[in-house]
Amino acid sequence: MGTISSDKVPAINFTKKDVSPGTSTWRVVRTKVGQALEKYGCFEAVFDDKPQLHQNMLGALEQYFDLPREIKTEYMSNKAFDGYTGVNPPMPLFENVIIHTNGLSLVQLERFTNLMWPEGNSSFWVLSFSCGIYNYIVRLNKYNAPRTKETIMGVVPHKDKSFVSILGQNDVHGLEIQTKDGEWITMEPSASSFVVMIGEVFMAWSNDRLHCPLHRVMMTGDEERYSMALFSHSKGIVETPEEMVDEEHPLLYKPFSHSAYYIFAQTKGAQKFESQIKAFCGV
Ligand SMILES: O=C(O)CCC(=O)C(=O)O
Ligand SMILES: [Fe+2]
Repeated sequence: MGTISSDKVPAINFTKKDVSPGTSTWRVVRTKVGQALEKYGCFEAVFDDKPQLHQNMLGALEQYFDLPREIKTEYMSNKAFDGYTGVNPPMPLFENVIIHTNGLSLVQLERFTNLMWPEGNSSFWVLSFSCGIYNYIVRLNKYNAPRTKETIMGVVPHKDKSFVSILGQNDVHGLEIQTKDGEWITMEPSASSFVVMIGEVFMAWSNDRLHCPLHRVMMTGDEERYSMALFSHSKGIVETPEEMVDEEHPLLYKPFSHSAYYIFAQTKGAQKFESQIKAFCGV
């Protein structure tokens, strides 16, 4: 299963009010973010002033997963990575729903909320708005407690197909990221933090200057884990800027469409490649 490292992913504080662009605090934070993304491909964004946001988010997650199965299955899809997936054999603890919001409308999210709660659910709706859902795919995850002494794989190792992923979770840890040396670091974010992680598309945009970490969820103990992921997806063509290319860093990726890559990555043929993004648009 790989060695566990005692290394820690940086925790960067965004609580200060003056993190607006151009200020000295912003420059310090920007440097820390850049270094963390180059080395680990992720960091813990600390917001000491956002406990209520977290509380609302977790409340909405629990409300959703507590719905009867027959209600949750109303939002199923025949496409991969879309809708409610129920529990599947390779990941017996894991249950999740994926909601795609397309471009300028919140129609899908509204459809989802109305289907799950025909009488309305303002806390779910407000939560989604406060996350700025416009160009995002939202995934709500529940991991049942293994209730055994062993550690059980909650989610298999994978790299996100997003530009950036933002993850919020309850206080049951389990997310692990792989370092460039192949060791696993357990993320232990505080109750009001979010984990910000690079997806393969941002890595390609940066000409591999930013690391895209392989990550997984490992579950132990008697408590359920809830998490919510917000994946940003670029609507247009992704093209590495000239500034990222020089003699030491020759161009690695051709311009590509993020949505076409997302579709490619779900095909059976794509699964056989070690790096799907390189197979899709590598130079
Ligand atoms: O539950 C987590 O923290 C990880 C979820 C995840 O990796 C994903 O939804 O892509
Ligand atoms: Fe992920």
